[in-house]
Amino acid sequence: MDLIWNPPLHEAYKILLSKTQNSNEENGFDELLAVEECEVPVIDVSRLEESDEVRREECKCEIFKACQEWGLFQVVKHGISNGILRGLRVEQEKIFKQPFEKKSKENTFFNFSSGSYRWGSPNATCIRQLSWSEAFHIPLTDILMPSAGSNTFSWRIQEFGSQVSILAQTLADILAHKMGHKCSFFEENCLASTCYIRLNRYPPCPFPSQVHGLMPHTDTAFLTILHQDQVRGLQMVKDGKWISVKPNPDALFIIIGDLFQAWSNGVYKSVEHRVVTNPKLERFSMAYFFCPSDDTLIESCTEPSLYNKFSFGEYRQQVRDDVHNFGYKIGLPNFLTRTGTTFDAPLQHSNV
Ligand SMILES: C=C1C[C@]23C[C@@]1(O)CC[C@H]2[C@@]12CC[C@H](O)[C@@](C)(C(=O)O1)[C@H]2[C@@H]3C(=O)O
Ligand SMILES: O=C(O)CCC(=O)C(=O)O
Ligand SMILES: [Fe+2]
Repeated sequence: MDLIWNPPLHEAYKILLSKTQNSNEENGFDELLAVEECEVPVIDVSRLEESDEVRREECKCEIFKACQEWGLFQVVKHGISNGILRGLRVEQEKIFKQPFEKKSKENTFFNFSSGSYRWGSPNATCIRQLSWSEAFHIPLTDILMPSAGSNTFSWRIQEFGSQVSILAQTLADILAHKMGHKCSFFEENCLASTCYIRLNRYPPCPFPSQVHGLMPHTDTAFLTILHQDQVRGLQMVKDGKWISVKPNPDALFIIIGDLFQAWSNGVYKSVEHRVVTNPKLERFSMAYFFCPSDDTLIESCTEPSLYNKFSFGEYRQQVRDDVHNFGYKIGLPNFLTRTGTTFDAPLQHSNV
């Protein structure tokens, strides 16, 4: 029996799950859990504040290298206090543990815009496209508006948002400089009002080897700053193989997204990742997506370009259309130029 706060995932996935169990078609899915664990690069970003230029440069080089070779790494001594992270985590749990009926009712929950509360994969066509999770995907404008009210949750999320946005700007500027660009692009285009915070909850799942917590995807933004609790679940593709990312609640995980891969002309890797479920434990994570405004034009900073230019709005619309039509996001491969199509580097993996 589902608890009243859980979304009706069993009910929604009944048909797809029974098809699979009867046909035995997806038994090879055990590979979801039998994945080697690995510690992704750990970068101490407090060095960026030091007066010693050599130490600052050493840190920047590590960031540059991690974005090219991994696309996912962790930063420690990031300056965001445990109090802020723990405080938001407590509020996060409280809002998820409201009745499902209340969470899914439009426009009543903290005045979030419609569509902020999401659960499962409404457009899934096969078991691999299922996600055993629920999320609040919140435009920061919803939180910054006076109508957001002054409750502990809004207050905590504002605190988190304002601190991580400084880290996001700093990292983005370093990555731009490393590509030879001393520009104010990020400062001008990625504003507090254009970014998003996503709160994720993964309820325990009775079929952990069959169903994803969050299906394989790349993030859309320039970069994501992720905080996850101590429960394992995040996995990423490294050298063509899935590996499990060791959790570290003291760290923030940085994930390079599609916009940085396009902007850097394939130098920075928008890494494919997924979340697997746990049969007993629930898991929480929170992500800050560093995004520009919808009219911002994304073009490669070097030639010949692997990708056609696009506005962020166009890109997001394409993602929405693909998810609606196919059940999964295609992402950057939709925007490859002729040069990009013949480019022999590992580009995006398909979700299915
Ligand atoms: C069904 C999907 C929605 C999503 C793209 C995906 O194929 C799988 C993950 C989802 C996600 C998670 C991170 C970001 O919030 C997001 C915008 C993204 O790039 O991948 C969403 C996509 C979405 O909500 O449209
Ligand atoms: O929960 C996690 O660890 C990852 C979440 C994620 O990939 C996302 O929200 O885009
Ligand atoms: Fe993600």
